[in-house]
Amino acid sequence: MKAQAVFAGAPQDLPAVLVGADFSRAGSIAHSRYFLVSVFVLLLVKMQYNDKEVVKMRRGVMLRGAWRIARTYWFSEEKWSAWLLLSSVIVLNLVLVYITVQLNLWQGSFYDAIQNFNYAGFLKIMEQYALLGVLFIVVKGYQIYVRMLLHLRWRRWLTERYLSAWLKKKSYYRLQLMARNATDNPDQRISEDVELFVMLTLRLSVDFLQDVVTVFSFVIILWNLSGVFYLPVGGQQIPIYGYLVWLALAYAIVGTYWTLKVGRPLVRLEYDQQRYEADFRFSLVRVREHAESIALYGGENNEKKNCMNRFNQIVVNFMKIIDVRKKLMWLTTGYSKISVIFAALIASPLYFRGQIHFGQMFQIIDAYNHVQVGFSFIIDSFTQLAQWRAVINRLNNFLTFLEAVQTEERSHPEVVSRQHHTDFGLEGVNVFQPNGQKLVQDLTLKLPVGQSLLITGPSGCGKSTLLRTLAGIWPYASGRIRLPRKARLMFIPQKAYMPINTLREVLLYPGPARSLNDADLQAVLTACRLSHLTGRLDEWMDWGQALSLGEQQRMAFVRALLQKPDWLFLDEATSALDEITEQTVYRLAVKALTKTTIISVGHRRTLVSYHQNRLLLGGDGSWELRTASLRS
Ligand SMILES: Nc1ncnc2c1ncn2[C@@H]1O[C@H](COP(=O)(O)OP(=O)(O)OP(=O)(O)O)[C@@H](O)[C@H]1O
Repeated sequence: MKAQAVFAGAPQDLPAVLVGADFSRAGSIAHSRYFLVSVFVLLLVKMQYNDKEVVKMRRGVMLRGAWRIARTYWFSEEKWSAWLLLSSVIVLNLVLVYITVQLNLWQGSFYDAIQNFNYAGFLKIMEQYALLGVLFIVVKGYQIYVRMLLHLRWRRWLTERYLSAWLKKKSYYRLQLMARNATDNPDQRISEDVELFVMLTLRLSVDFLQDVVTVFSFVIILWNLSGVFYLPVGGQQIPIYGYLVWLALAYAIVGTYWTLKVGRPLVRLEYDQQRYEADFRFSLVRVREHAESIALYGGENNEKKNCMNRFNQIVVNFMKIIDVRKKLMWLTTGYSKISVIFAALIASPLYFRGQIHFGQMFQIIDAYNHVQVGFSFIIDSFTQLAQWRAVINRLNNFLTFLEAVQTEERSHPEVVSRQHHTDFGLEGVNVFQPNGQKLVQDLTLKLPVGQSLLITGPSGCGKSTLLRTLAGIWPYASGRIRLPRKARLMFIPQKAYMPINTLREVLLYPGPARSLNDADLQAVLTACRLSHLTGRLDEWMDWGQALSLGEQQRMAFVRALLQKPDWLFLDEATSALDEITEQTVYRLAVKALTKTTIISVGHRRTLVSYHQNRLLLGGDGSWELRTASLRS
């Protein structure tokens, strides 16, 4: 009973299993262990290299990219908790593998007790099972908990990092201008891609490690149970060590080869599916965003056609996925069903020769099953590698572009600078379109505090773009703009942003400059002809949808009157108002904001009377500064 002897000396705990405590049977078996490791590693590497779909990005580049995204967290202020959680997950994973191995050993004793009618032994091993079962459940619960905690904390940290980088220095706006094609859907990157990166990184490192350790542990159990198989060849008995392992590996390699061959198209198809789903979602969001215009144009049919075109891409691609999955299902189901028979078949010579017990026979089938399952997890990792690579690519591109726009700003420090002057001055300012076409050439002017300015000119001549340049968000400009250092600036566009919030918060956006009571807010609302809103301060809604454009423009004036900036820039901020209301709000602004210098952009002649200076832009770069007649 050679195999029994082997089993009697078989390792009782995981480390022993892993170091192969019972390999002393054959002098050269220590080498076989290394050989086994090498075969396994070679197999993995080869599978990885063979899959051209998976490995398009060079491995070094991919790993460096992953490290660039990951390292910030692992060396951040949260590093201690992160490493502690990671070590806990790894330890708990190893404990789970250890319990699974013990359960395999338990199976042997269980079937032996049944076969030998050993009731006392049977009851004893039932106790062992209860103990192992409880231990497994408790450890599994904690393992899932700690792993998910690590996942969540890492994701939260990364999301905050990407969100801060995106919102820093107006990058969200400039990114749109400068890298529109390269970084589409930043929302997808910050929500989906960050989540995918964390999930896949943990899957491909921590879980992968667990799968590999599981496969190794059970390969070693199989080796221990194999004993020596003597193959009769030409009247001679050739000894084969660990023959169960070789057969299990051969079976796994054949299965792996076919799974990869049949499943390979899934890599590209799943990747495309994700993209098509995002496109479809985006087209629906656009309908929601532009609901009013589409309704007024009656563009429902066009929108339906557009949305359905995108959805059809999903359908066509999904049909291909179904087809591949069907074939894969046949293959994997057949493969796993046959594996039980196969395991029993290859173990049977040992059993019928009396080399192993009944219980050991089941142990072999169980170990064999674990090797197959472990292998299939490892195979899964290869398809996930492609997804991981795509996510790393997208997140790194996003980071690179964010860094580029932020550095770009630093490379033109002379465009907008805050100085100790009280005046506002422009020296040799040039403003361009993104295609390089000049809108304003060599603009030089000085505006003392309190001297209002109106910028006018034909449509498309660059008035709003000049204002964007003054606000420091337009990157296509050169020259020198001096702004008073401590002055508070406020820019109001034609359609002011109305966050979805209570009316009070909307009025105080982007933050309360001073503490204001309801009476103050109501007084300013009434002065701006919005008395019908005074009782709705705590109402929460999408005010951008609920209010007319004219009402929104008056709301923007309320904001300015409440916040009392030193410099107020108005870009066609009264374009939707009738002349009487325009007069009311401008007069109010001039009267209430005595320390505020107003710079407006507009077409209306009526605006001239509220400004002391007028800048006329020609659209071809030319400009002219005039003094306007002021009306009180
Ligand atoms: N983000 C952008 N990308 C490409 N071109 C732009 C962009 N923003 C502005 N432009 C172009 O720059 C030019 C000036 O635009 P701008 O909005 O400053 O004109 P404007 O004088 O304010 O026009 P209007 O009086 O019609 O509001 C236009 O030809 C416009 O197409």
